[in-house]
Amino acid sequence: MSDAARQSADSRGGALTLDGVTSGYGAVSIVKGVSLKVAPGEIVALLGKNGMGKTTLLKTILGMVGLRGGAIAVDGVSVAGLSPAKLVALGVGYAPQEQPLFQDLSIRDNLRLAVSSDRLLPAALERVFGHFPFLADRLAQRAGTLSGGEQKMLILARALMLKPRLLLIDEISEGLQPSVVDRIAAALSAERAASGATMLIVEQNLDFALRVADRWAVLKLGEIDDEGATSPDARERILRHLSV
Ligand SMILES: Nc1ncnc2c1ncn2[C@@H]1O[C@H](COP(=O)(O)OP(=O)(O)OP(=O)(O)O)[C@@H](O)[C@H]1O
Repeated sequence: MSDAARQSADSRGGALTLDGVTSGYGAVSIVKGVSLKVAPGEIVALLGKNGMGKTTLLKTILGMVGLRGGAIAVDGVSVAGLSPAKLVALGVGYAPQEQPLFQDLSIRDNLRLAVSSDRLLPAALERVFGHFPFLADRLAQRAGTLSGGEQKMLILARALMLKPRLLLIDEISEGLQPSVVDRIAAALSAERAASGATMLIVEQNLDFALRVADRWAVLKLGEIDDEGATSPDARERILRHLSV
């Protein structure tokens, strides 16, 4: 394979395959036999009411919650038991829901933590400034002094620093005003168009999910209750699941 071909193959999205995934905490299983495929370059929204196991499923893919049964593969390679460094090497990125920023560090230092060497920093910063230009003007500002919406954009920017081939995003739109949700939706669509990244996005905001995703799945009590394409009839069908 030529260098150019390899570079283009490397920049394509990774395929995520979940096969009968079961996981949980202590004596309790939370995720119960979930099977789901996300094709290279596809964006799938994982929906569901509070406490149904969406975050637990993402954390299981990342190895932060132990796999109790089933299999998880990225591009056919099992990720069970892989270290965070190996996951990063496979191109897996993560934008977590809970307190993921170092509040006392500057924007620059929060972003710098995403790269293994300062040599990679300028190009990675340029990439994310393309999505969120305000970050370029505020590099010295402490992350903790950013607004809620700006912090969410910084979280996503940090996950995008390494040009992930598979991006897992946990409720990025939570608590945000519509204009910020629009900016984040635009950034995800632009990233996918530019790099072909695959994305699994956990969401409560149905409008955002349907705008960004190609397909959706509803998780109910740890199982996939329904799934489909983001076709015009999807909204009503999903709302029926979320209201009962
Ligand atoms: N570390 C933990 N120890 C024990 N139980 C946990 C732990 N983390 C989550 N749980 C429980 O697992 C269940 C599923 O939680 P999870 O965060 O995966 O749901 P979710 O669908 O992402 O919900 P939300 O939309 O509210 O974020 C909940 O009952 C939660 O209390």
